[in-house]
Amino acid sequence: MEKDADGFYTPKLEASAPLAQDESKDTKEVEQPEPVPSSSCAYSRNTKLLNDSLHIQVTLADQQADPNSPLFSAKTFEELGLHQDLLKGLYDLGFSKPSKIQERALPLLLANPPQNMIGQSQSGTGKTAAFVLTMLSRVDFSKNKTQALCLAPSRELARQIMSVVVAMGKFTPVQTEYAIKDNLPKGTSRITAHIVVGTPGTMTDLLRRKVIDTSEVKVFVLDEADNMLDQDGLGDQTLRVKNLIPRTGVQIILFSATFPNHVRNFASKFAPNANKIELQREELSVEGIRQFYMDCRNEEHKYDILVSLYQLLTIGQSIIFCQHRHTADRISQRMSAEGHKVASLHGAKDAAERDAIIDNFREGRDKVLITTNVIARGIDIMQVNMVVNYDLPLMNERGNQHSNDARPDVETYIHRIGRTGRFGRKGISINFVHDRQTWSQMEEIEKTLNRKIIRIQTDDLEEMEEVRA
Ligand SMILES: Nc1ncnc2c1ncn2[C@@H]1O[C@H](COP(=O)(O)OP(=O)(O)OP(=O)(O)O)[C@@H](O)[C@H]1O
Repeated sequence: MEKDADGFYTPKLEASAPLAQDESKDTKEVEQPEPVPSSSCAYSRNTKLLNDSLHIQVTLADQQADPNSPLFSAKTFEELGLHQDLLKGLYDLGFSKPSKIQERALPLLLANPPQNMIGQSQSGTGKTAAFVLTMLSRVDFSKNKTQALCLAPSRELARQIMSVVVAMGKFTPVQTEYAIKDNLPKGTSRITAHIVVGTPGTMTDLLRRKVIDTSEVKVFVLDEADNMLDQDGLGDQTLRVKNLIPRTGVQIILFSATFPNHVRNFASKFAPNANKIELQREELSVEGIRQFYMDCRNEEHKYDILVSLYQLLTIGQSIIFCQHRHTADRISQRMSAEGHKVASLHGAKDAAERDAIIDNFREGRDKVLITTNVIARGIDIMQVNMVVNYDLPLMNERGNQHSNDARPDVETYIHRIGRTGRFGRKGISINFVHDRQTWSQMEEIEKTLNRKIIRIQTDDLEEMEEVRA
């Protein structure tokens, strides 16, 4: 079988595959409904997720589908027909009602015959539960065969997704396995777990060596799908995984807070005839995250300002993003030497060390994490109430900050600041700018997102404390 220009094997076959639907699309602008009063503390605290007047554009692959059907938008988890064991898992986690993306996506994800999905919703709005519930609902627990694969861009995110699978599946007999580096015992020759979660390199390796039998795989999820499909990123590896699983009968589910134009077409081809839930670009940044900047004099001044912010950084938890690993190491070493307790995490550390660092931070033992884009996406730690862009994110990871054509990476900016303000909570983000170029990069971010980034004085800690309050 020939691969086409994008590396796909069977576009024609896919058109007649069980998951294929009518080619014609029916696009509906859906005004979000009023919230249903809830007695649950966990949920009523977060009614803003239902309240705000975002327009989510839902595009149905099947024009015959009736958007007025009660299943088109489920107000309760019970309405979705979820198995009792999954409902128990949800309640055990304190989830009493679906969030907006869950109420829109789950009816489409759980419908039969299964249909592909490309789903977009802001950071921290509950996309994980949508695809985890789909995987858990589609697995036949009586078969000891792998039936769902889920890929994420980092081991940290894969581990977090797995913790959601295990928690939501607590009352089911689900068996799970990781496909992440240095995790499987040496010599493992067979994986039969129902759900395998991992990163694309290790997953490819396990599939190629036939450690995972794919014959019964019926769900394939990409979290942070735009990143997973980006040709400058993990696109090739992800495509290799797709080419190693059955070509028909697999429900392909792509989720992210961002889908930049240059990956949208590829995504539509990767998940043909998908139902789509999309946001406008101006709606991407979460209201609850207040965005600030500090005008630093130069690189060295950035460091001084960071140190002077330490008190503030440790009220709650903070993540400091740098463009390069060596910057993260350098500032964490300097701060540690000066008596501040900070941790640093990036992709050059070995697997066990990375796991220990993120676990310490997740459990609140460390309050300040200095890192790179490796954890810009997906990481969900409720106590993070401040994000600092020590360096603004730039288009090319290897991009030289001082080159004249370095463009800001707006998508990564959205994901980075989205590590705070999760599920209706409040958070703040602070960008450090220190010269004309970083200033204009920040301006471009402002313009793209149509959101004002407000200045705070670098020498006024009182003002900072007010901002934080
Ligand atoms: N229905 C719900 N009720 C209560 N809490 C929920 C519900 N859905 C999700 N949450 C909580 O909201 C938080 C954010 O969810 P999640 O990590 O899935 O967001 P996300 O949309 O995937 O974000 P990102 O784009 O940053 O990956 C999690 O802590 C999750 O437990």
